[in-house]
Amino acid sequence: MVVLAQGELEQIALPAVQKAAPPLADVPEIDLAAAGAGGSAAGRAAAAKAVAAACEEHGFFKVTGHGVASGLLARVEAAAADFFALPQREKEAAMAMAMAPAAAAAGSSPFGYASKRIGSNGDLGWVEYLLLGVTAAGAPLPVPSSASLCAFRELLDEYTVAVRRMTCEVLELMAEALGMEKDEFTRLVLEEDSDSMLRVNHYPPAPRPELKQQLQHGGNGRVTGFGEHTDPQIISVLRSNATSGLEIALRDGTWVSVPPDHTSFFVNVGDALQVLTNGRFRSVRHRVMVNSVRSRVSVIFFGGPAPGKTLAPLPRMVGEGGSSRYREFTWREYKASAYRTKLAENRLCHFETTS
Ligand SMILES: O=C(O)CCC(=O)C(=O)O
Ligand SMILES: [Fe+2]
Repeated sequence: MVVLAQGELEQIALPAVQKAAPPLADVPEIDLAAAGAGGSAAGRAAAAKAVAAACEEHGFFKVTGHGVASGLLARVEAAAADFFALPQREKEAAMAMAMAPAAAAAGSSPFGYASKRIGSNGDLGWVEYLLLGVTAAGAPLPVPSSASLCAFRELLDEYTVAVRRMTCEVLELMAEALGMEKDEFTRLVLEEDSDSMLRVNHYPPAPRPELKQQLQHGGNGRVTGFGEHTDPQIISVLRSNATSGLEIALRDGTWVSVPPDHTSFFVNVGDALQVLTNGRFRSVRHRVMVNSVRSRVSVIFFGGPAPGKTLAPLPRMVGEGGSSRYREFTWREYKASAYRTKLAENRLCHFETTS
């Protein structure tokens, strides 16, 4: 259960001026089946073009025809709900499931179970979550202690392998659309020490007495589950249950809500991909607002490069005589910088070239 202490509600309530976001009417949709081996060359070219257009306009799109079994999605959703229904103490014990022992002892790992606190810079949300590191083979690390957690981890392993495969298909389409080698992006995510992760989020229904209290104090009854941010990695691939909540910011800063679709995946372009494409693909600003009636469960695979990987706009994206919008940096450097800032900050501005 997420329980708020005094004063915390003010921090996660949206200012009254922020009205409910209208739904995004035309979420770009990519049918991976039509783009895959079974489809035609024309179908693939059209899908690649549509992916590039969506990445340029929104940095966001929906994937259908993804090939991940619906039974697996349903099992993960049910197991996540079971996990979050456990007593608080047992969920906290799941730390052992997610953290390397040395990091756990030092209290320095971002991995594990957390409630309300997102990162270590004071960001709060009406959410509890499990954040797991993922190996190149696809498995969340390391081995948990109890039998039921072990089964949950094994299921998440299976899910990660399937979603990672699909993520690579999407990354190949992106590379093709930009006229690059097919594996330009996938090789970053598939490297032995790729810094990929899996996050399982649970947003319980917004607490009615608190909402009422907030409305009495001039609020608009809207509570933040996960505050606005861009994802730092290359790509994020999200699947949620049928509860709404996800919102994205359009180019002009307007917030729109994304109608939920539990049969599909949603893809976010991350900061690292914005850099690699020299800003052509847009890292999408997004957030989750809490539904007051139904709980939302989402699972997100984040595909990231290896810590020592040097990132900079790819030469093809800069072009002859063109200028690079970002300086060169390592993924380790970027993460260290991003983790020092609040969620909502523009983390990429520290890496922009000044010219
Ligand atoms: O839970 C969601 O639907 C999205 C959460 C999110 O943006 C994140 O975990 O980075
Ligand atoms: Fe995110």
